[in-house]
Amino acid sequence: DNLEEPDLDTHKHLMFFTFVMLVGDSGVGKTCLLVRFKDGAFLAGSFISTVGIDFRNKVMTIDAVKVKLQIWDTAGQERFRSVTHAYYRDAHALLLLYDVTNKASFDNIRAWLTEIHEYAQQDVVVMLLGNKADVTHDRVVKREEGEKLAKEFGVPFMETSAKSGLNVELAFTAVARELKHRTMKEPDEPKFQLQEYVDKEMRTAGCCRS
Ligand SMILES: Nc1nc2c(ncn2[C@@H]2O[C@H](COP(=O)(O)OP(=O)(O)OP(=O)(O)O)[C@@H](O)[C@H]2O)c(=O)[nH]1
Repeated sequence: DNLEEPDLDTHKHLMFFTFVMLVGDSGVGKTCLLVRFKDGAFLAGSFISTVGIDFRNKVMTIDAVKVKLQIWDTAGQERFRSVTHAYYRDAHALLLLYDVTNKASFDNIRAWLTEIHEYAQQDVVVMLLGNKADVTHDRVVKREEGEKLAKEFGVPFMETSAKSGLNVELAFTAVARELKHRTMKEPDEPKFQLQEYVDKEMRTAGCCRS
């Protein structure tokens, strides 16, 4: 008897281990985004910069399949760059953040994408996130600018807020879905379209926005 054979009818015994890495300039909100996703809370108070790298686990269930995300929160500060470089190679997905109230963090996205290209696996899933979307009057980067940059590089894009929780769960779910599809795609199943998925989910959530 073949006891090693996985139960392909239900998939319920399977669990995928995936590595997701958060990258972007110091202060864009990587730690806050992760804490919001993991604990459902906003880390208020003074800003404590990440030293080197930190990680947290979360298990999500996607279409009855358990996907375990190990999420690496990297330090945005330049002096830790060599530490984070070592982790790129093993990452399955990267959430690349900028801060909509900080133009420099947006302008640096090109440099981050170059770095990703240099150090990460070729088929890594990359998603661009414009964080701190809850801030209104200090905003300096328009949503359209984020969209345009993401289109130029062919990566999906969304605005998020670790403070209000906007799209935080969706960002991680979308990435987990993409990784699950890649591993378990049925032969006749169409390719998962990450941007289409998030656009549809956002339309459903905000029923009355255009
Ligand atoms: N208004 C608002 N503030 C945020 C949001 N996310 C983070 N912040 C604030 O931004 C500051 C930096 O957040 P962190 O999550 O520590 O930033 P980081 O990207 O992890 O920074 P490094 O560890 O240095 O790379 C903190 O003061 C947070 O309170 C958000 O969505 N909205």
